[in-house]
Amino acid sequence: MAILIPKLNSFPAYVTAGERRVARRLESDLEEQCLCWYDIAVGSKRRYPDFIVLNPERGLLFLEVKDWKIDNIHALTHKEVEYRCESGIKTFCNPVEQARQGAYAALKLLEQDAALQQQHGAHQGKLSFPYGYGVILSNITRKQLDAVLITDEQKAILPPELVICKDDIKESVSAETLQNKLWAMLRYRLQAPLSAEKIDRIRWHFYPEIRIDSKQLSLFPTENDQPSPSDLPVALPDILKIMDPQQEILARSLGEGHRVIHGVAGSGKTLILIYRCIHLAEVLTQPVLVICYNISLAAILKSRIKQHGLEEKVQVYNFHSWCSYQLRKHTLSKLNTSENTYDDLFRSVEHYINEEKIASEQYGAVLIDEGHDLRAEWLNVLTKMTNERSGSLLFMYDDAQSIYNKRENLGFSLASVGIQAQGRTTILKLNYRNSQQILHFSRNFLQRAFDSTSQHKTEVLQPESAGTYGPEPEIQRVDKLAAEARQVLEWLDHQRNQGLRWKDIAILCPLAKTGKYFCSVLKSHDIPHYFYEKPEDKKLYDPQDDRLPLFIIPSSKGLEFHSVAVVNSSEMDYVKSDINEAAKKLYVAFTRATHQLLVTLHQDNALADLITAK
Ligand SMILES: Nc1ncnc2c1ncn2[C@@H]1O[C@H](COP(=O)(O)OP(=O)(O)OP(=O)(O)O)[C@@H](O)[C@H]1O
Repeated sequence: MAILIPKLNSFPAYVTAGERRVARRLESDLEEQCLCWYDIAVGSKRRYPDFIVLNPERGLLFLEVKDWKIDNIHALTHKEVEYRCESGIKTFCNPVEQARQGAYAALKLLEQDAALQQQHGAHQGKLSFPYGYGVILSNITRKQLDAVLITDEQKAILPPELVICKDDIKESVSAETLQNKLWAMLRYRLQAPLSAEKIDRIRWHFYPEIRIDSKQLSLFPTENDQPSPSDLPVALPDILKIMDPQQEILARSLGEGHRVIHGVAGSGKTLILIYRCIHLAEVLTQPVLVICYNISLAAILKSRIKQHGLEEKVQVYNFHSWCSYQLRKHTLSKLNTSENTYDDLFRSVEHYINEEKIASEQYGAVLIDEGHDLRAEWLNVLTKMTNERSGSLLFMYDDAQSIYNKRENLGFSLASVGIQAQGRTTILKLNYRNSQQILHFSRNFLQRAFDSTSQHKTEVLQPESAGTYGPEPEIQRVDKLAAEARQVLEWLDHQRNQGLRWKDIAILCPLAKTGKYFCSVLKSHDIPHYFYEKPEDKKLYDPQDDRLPLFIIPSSKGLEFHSVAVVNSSEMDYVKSDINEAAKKLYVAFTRATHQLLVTLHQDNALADLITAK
């Protein structure tokens, strides 16, 4: 079975019956490793071949599908087809010519990449794999076609070797026969299968929107992320980062209605969310709401949305700022319903929605990042905010990172908060953010903590590593906080000697008082830094600000840095001695580091033993 992108059940309504039939056959009858894209724009010129099939064993095939009936073909030439439609006779491009032009435009993108060229021989500099193009006439039999294309000259208008007819895609035709017909359209036989790197390069060239670290999508852009005048930057890097096929299928197949993504830390949930925003902003007339709990994550998402020029159509808020915005927008005052001002805010919004003073269905789509941080009653309000008939809702979560709410897993059913998730949940298990060593350490630590508390047999989704190799996390158990600070200063020195900028490093601490202590240490060593302690500060967090950032652990959710020091990590005060809760917070902190992790601790307790256990 081939991988069809997007999934058949999310094909738009306008797709013809013939195209659907072809899609079903390609999906079920092509070899397992084949990737098969339907109607997706290629390159910046945005041409839309009906199907592009990439078979690593064979090569690249471009297909046009026509649902035409033989009796309606009025005239046929090498260039054009005159076809009788309901509105009269219309002129179309000859589909073989259309397929040829689509193929060559796409291949031009690939031909400029040295890594996809033949390195020696008579065809040096040409593409190193075969390609071809063809047409599927899903409503015309071979016999019908032969009856109108009689002479050799006529046959050359729709060459039989480039045309597959209705009878070739009948259910009774075997998969092997269909495959043979398709692969015969390729120019020659591939000697060795295409490598995974080459496949990724082809995808990277064709579909700029699924690139990572490119202007289009990178969550955390690098300095090299400058806009490129064409699809092809001047010098291509050796390793091109791109969504994996599962992420791509998911991103392209989300469609309308409610969707849920249950993904481990670093599995690309936020990446998919941004992709989705770009698409929704293009197609929706109502605004899109992106919401999360964490203020600093909201600040980053906001700046990414701005980079894509979508701020007019996409609103980004942390939950309580959104509540304030709703009161402001509807010129309503906060009700004094409790002691807690944050709770007041929510209760007020909830009250006014029930009173219909705040409108529901304000958004064409609501996208919830880090959904595990939101309470059921908040979600109940958010699900009412999307257009009930045509609106879409995307809920992303990872139960292992649920740290604001004392609960195992989500603690409520999605249906109970109005999210229709049945049959619409996708699981992402591959972690891309962390080195294998950091992920292994973090995952084992969390599991040890869960195993140590007999009443909590928490089952969480276990991440698998797609990350690179890196150094083992460094654990420093010392006798006092001042000794931790010395370790951190030494480690910072080492990071800087590797050429890292301050903004690539972060210090994460359990409590504000630890953060303040580290600020004084950094100050006395003239290290530029900023402690994102208060909500106003977090709202202003800018990953491009080249000062060493300090965060209290929960505020670091959704962020990532090359190197992270988690300090005073066995501090138990802030978790009221609940090992499970402490472990989840530390898991979030550890998984913020992409390459290097330092963990320091001085307090002796059960948590310290769990951190240092082998
Ligand atoms: N297919 C991929 N190839 C390479 N890098 C990837 C891929 N998918 C995601 N990444 C990178 O992994 C990192 C984590 O992605 P992202 O922040 O979207 O994950 P997440 O699921 O939202 O994580 P968390 O829940 O921990 O915040 C980012 O740097 C992203 O660019």
